[in-house]
Amino acid sequence: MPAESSALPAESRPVLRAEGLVKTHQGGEGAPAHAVRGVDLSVRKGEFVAVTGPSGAGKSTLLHLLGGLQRPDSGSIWLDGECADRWSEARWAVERRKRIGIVFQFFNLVSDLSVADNVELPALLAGVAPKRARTERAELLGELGLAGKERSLPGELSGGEQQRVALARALVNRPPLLLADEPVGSLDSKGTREVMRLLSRFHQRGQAIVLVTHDARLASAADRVISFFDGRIADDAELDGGPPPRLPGTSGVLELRD
Ligand SMILES: Nc1ncnc2c1ncn2[C@@H]1O[C@H](COP(=O)(O)OP(=O)(O)OP(=O)(O)O)[C@@H](O)[C@H]1O
Repeated sequence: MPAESSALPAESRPVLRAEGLVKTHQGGEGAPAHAVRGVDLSVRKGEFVAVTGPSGAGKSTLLHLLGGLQRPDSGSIWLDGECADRWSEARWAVERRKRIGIVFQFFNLVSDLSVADNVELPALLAGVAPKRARTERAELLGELGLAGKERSLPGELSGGEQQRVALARALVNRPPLLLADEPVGSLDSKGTREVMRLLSRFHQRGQAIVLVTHDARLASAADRVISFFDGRIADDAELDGGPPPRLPGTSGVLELRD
């Protein structure tokens, strides 16, 4: 069993720690893809980390490993000091509901469930009483500007609205960590700004976020930017809270900070 970090006091324990993560995809006919080639990473409570890099660099694979959606070939993951190496799929599913919210590029909402049911589902699966799940859902949808859309089906909403529902679903159990894989990749610029503002707002309230994006401009909303290249961390830089970078070819900036 790898060394425990739970010996640290709870307040200084990272919300997520990974050590020596390696993952090779055995593609059908092609050569194996060495997607993640040895990654050490620690995310502090409340920290907003962006992971950027070119297509195929291994960003999504890394996020899937961190959320237990794929298993590493080697390496270890700790959530709040607890080693996940020996967790079964079922245990990962239970722990994800409590500890990790996940949003993807294409929302992954259940198309024949209403907005309200989509958001309440993870709370009910986590054993939250129906009344409390309804209250949490109502609060989050109100906060995300979706009050009045409870009875709608996902297909009746805009892309930005669907992504906000996906965010509400990811956050309904108030997990300490949100993993977001290109959450604005399919949105127009208005939807992108909406979702990024919400991420910034949740971050300001203490939510740790790991945001995968190939867009360096979006990464400027984070505290820290990891550049991922060829399955490895090529650079890991704290941002100092300065202004976000200018959009190339314009005089303006993309204003993601509230
Ligand atoms: N399920 C899979 N089976 C086989 N190969 C895979 C699988 N998933 C990813 N790969 C390969 O692993 C490598 C890393 O892919 P990954 O999706 O993690 O990169 P990425 O940085 O997220 O790319 P993008 O920005 O295009 O989404 C690529 O070579 C990809 O083709």
